[in-house]
Amino acid sequence: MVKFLGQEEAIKIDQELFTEYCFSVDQLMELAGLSCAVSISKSYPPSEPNSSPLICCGPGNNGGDGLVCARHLKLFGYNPAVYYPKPTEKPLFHNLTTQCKAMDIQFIDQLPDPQTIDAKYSLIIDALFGFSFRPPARPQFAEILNTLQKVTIPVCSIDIPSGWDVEKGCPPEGGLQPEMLISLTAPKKCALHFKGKYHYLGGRFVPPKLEAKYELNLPQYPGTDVCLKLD
Ligand SMILES: NC(=O)C1=CN([C@@H]2O[C@H](COP(=O)(O)OP(=O)(O)OC[C@H]3O[C@@H](n4cnc5c(N)ncnc54)[C@H](O)[C@@H]3O)[C@@H](O)[C@H]2O)[C@H](O)CC1
Ligand SMILES: [K+]
Repeated sequence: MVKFLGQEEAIKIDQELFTEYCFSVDQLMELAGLSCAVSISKSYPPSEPNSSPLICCGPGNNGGDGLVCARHLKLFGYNPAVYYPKPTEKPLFHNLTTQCKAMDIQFIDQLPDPQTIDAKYSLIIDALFGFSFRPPARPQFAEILNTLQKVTIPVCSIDIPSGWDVEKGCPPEGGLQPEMLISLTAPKKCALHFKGKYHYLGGRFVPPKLEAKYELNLPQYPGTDVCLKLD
């Protein structure tokens, strides 16, 4: 069975990709975001009427995956919008934002109320927090998570359902219950508590020696696919 990673181990593997293997964040984020867009297109095809996902992006690299995903979804024929309440100053994030805006992806300044979200959008893509998150969410994001918990359209979480403890899962007081989860590199322990319909693995960039060192036991991706549906 594929290994479910603890928080420290996920961070360590990430660091090793950058230090030992000399990947840049841009490279891995592009592959991660592309695999998310492809996974989403398999579960929620763009031909479905009103294919307007709202991508909610957080302040770290999980948010960056969301911006990359938004750009690819636009190329796949969706009409995505982005909510990015705490944009990061770094050039990478500035560039990703510019690319999205240059492709006429709408950025919204305010998160609408749950009823309006349900009426305007077909899917929430949760790119708020990934494996570096430590609960509880600080007030600005606690409010955003609270709104997203009340929507009835499906939620697709990138890497971690935001607000969840990376290892223990949904907080006891309640949290997002995504219909879809896309685990990147390898699933984290919280994914054992995922009860939604679609669990995908993406981020097909792990060098075999690194996979062996951490005994990730990754399933075989079919052919040249960038993502894989887990059982
Ligand atoms: N190796 C890979 O698999 C890759 C994964 N990628 C994606 O990167 C995220 C992890 O990114 P990181 O920047 O380390 O952290 P997060 O996005 O999870 O969030 C950090 C961000 O959040 C703030 N924060 C933390 N806790 C809280 C809190 N309780 N309340 C509010 N804010 C909080 C913190 O201050 C930071 O600003 C991984 O999951 C993947 O999605 C890469 O794209 C490629 C390589
Ligand atoms: K997330």
